[in-house]
Amino acid sequence: MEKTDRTFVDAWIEKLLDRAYGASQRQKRIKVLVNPFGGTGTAQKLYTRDIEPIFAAARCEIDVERTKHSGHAVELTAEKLDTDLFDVIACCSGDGVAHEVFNGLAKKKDAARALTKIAVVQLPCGSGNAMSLNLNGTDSPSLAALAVVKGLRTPLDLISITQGDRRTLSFLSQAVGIVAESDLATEHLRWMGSARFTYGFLTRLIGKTLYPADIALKVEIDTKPAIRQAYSQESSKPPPTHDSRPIPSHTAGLPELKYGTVNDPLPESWTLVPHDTLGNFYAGNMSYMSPDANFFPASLPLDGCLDLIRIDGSIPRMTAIQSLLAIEKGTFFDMPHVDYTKISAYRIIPKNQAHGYISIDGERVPFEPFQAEVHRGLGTVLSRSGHLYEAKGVC
Ligand SMILES: Nc1ncnc2c1ncn2[C@@H]1O[C@H](COP(=O)(O)OP(=O)(O)OP(=O)(O)O)[C@@H](O)[C@H]1O
Repeated sequence: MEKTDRTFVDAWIEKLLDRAYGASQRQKRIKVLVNPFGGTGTAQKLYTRDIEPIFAAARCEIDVERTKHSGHAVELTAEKLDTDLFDVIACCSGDGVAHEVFNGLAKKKDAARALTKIAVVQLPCGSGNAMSLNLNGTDSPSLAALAVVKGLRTPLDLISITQGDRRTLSFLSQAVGIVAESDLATEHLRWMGSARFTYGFLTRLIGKTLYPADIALKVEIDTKPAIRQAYSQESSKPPPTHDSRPIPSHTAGLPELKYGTVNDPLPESWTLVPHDTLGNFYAGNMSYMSPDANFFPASLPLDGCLDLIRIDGSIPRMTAIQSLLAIEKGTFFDMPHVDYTKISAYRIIPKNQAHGYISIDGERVPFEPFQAEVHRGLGTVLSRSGHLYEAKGVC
């Protein structure tokens, strides 16, 4: 080939790649964690058949490891992972392994640096794939792989949860009451597939189950019109062209807790309010919790807030059932009995119940009081838009 032809071809290829990738990093270095027991146990097959060829075609550098037991992804990322060698950790799993990876990175001495440098992504191979639905816009493994190849670095708020003497990070949701119970107490009905959650939810709605608790909130936006406005403002911005956060130093660990832990006296400006007839307490950091459930349509990756839904458990059964249907129809946010606020911290103390269910990112934790505090942009993910979730918002 003549030199001038070569120059022409190179320029054409560069232009094509530029159009394909835009601001996204090319040839990402990806540590892949496969949970062979995620979902129906097909993660390895899905990875080999649907994901790996796409990474290979995009000339990504790939290093694959299987998780061997529960908690293994925490160990792998906390102890062994060199954060200078990778750009992305991709979890071929459900949301559980992603939760472990955030918590593994959080255990590192340079946690703040690790959580900023490394983008955590999900390749949907589990039974709960909310992270991929929100950031890749799909629960198809191959489409998610393509979204990761072309994904933009996106800062993500993470939440410290203190319970007992433990501090963990949550990236997705916290539920006390009906949502937690409908998911965690129906494990024996796994044969029903995704209908088990609906079944669990309906039986408790019909039984008018109550989950009394005392709750203190640090409210940031407390009316639906103001929440709608905040969402509109962010969604009308042009997508960011790059991640402008500085990389924290090698000595920067997790941020201090502004409001202390659940064992400290309640911050002075907070008030514990009894919720004696509470039906649902659900705090979300992403929009979709499952393919048909856009529970938190106003949530944003980087607003320093959790979206909190509270619903009184003593409302008429018909209204409660209508709210379940409204989630799918996208009319849930505007229902008058759905209390929707944006908060940056809270404490919840369940009461008058010997046993119960609390879910953090879909995993069961002890039925004890806990406190939560949002850290703005502490974590990093990849997304298609760079600043929004893939959900119909509340504009
Ligand atoms: N090799 C393994 N053996 C047993 N458990 C594992 C293994 N690897 C990972 N795990 C655990 O499996 C749990 C669930 O994983 P994941 O979220 O990937 O799948 P899932 O199918 O969506 O989950 P769930 O079973 O909660 O619905 C994680 O908490 C993780 O600790």
